[in-house]
Amino acid sequence: SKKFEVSKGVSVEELKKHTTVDDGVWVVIGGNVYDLTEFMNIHPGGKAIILKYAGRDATKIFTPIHAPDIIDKFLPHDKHLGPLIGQLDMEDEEEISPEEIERLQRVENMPPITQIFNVSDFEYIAKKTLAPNAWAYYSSAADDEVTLRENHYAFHRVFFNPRVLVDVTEVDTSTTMLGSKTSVPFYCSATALARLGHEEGEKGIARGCGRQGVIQMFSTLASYSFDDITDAAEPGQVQWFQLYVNPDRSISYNLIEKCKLKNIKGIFVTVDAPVLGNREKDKRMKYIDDADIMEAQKEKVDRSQGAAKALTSFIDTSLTWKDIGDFKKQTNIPIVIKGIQTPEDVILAAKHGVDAVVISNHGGRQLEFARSPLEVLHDTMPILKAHGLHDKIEIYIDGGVRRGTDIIKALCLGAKGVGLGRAFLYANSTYGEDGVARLCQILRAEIQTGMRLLGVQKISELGPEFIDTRNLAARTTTNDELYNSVYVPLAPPRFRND
Ligand SMILES: Cc1cc2c(cc1C)[n+](S(=O)(=O)[O-])c1c(=O)[nH]c(=O)nc-1n2C[C@H](O)[C@H](O)[C@H](O)COP(=O)(O)O
Repeated sequence: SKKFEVSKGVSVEELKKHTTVDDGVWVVIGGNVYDLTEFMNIHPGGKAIILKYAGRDATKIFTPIHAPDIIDKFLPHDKHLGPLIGQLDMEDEEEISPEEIERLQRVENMPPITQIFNVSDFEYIAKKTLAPNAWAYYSSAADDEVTLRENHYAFHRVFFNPRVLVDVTEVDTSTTMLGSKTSVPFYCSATALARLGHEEGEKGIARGCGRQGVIQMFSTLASYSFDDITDAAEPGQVQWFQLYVNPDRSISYNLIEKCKLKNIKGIFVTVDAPVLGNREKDKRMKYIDDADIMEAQKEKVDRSQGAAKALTSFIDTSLTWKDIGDFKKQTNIPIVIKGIQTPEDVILAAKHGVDAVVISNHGGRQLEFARSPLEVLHDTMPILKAHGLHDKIEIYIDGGVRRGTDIIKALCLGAKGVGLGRAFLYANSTYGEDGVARLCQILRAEIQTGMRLLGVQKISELGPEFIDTRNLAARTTTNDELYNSVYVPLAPPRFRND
């Protein structure tokens, strides 16, 4: 086969000739020149950002967002044009805007971590210090974000029936999840692009979770490679892998083989995102400069298809229950379906011999007006019992969890464990692995206090008798000022002279 010879390199003046679709779009990343003319049509981040850096060095914007091996994995080798010969002059460096200077000053003056008492504190600081594109990507959810808020408010419609005169000197928050012992009944759920918020990304989350004995699930779309993230874990630390099934099944089967090699203790197949949800805060951020740049390139900004179409280059929209059986044949690692949203599909999962499900709506980022996982869990358990399947399958939920008492409520309703997504991103983005460790400490302490005041010594004692769910489906809810104070409503379109 033709051996691809890396060229001697590309001169600066040759590079400068390739800044449009017609002449070819060449970009410098990490000192090497790449021809992205074709790739930019399927780039999940849209075309404009690539065009913006045509003929320039994109290393600074590229590095926080992409796993180091992503170019080798996804860009055909004939588009690797070799090293840049010579220096690009400084004028190419983006001047820093006044907003960016203000943001960096806030980063400088962040409160000490000892001032962080709850998840909303992390969220508040993240909102003030994250780069706008990172905040938009992490905080956004689908359409009007009703499901995002509902996920959280559902917990506020469930109250406790505490028992007293129980000896609660000792409380034990440990449990097992997918057969792995864990010191707490919660885990870090898979989220993409953690490096957008902190240079150490998913590696920092792995280290922070490791320090606290908390299980980390990491995403197919993580910003570091599979090996980087598993190597960042301590020996014996439990990690789970979240699989987006690729239209090219061999890619997914190879990832399952990697899970075996790296002693992964759970494979979570995400099924609620066959296409991308409509995340307008994120889109508005991505497309702010799209319009300007694409106009300059006289190209229509294809808002509707760009990211969704590109994302399906990673995700198979044709996935069905039959495929789940195929994955189960390939490995003994527990297979979990993440993104189940009705009791009927929980029953189907149990009948397909799946080890566990996560009742989840992707943190409200996918189908708007999907019900809160807490409500679906409440409806599911009696049906599962009626089918005699409740001890055949473990049920997890995630979405909107901000307190240890939220976790206790889910356990009372029969959940085996509870996942958090944004909380870990905000903790990692603000204080790195120390933030992640602090988050785990805070939630653990809140669970211990909750159990003591509920009159419970062990996780296994929690049951529906400890909670009042009469108001759960009412969907009128208490107002959570702390949550509201951090919540950022959808921004209207910006006038050019705003
Ligand atoms: C916040 C967030 C969530 C993502 C996430 C990225 C972000 C920024 N991403 S996403 O790029 O596809 O949207 C993933 C992902 O890679 N895979 C996945 O299974 N879930 C993904 N989720 C969903 C996550 O695993 C939980 O289901 C969700 O975050 C739980 O809600 P809370 O954020 O309220 O805890």
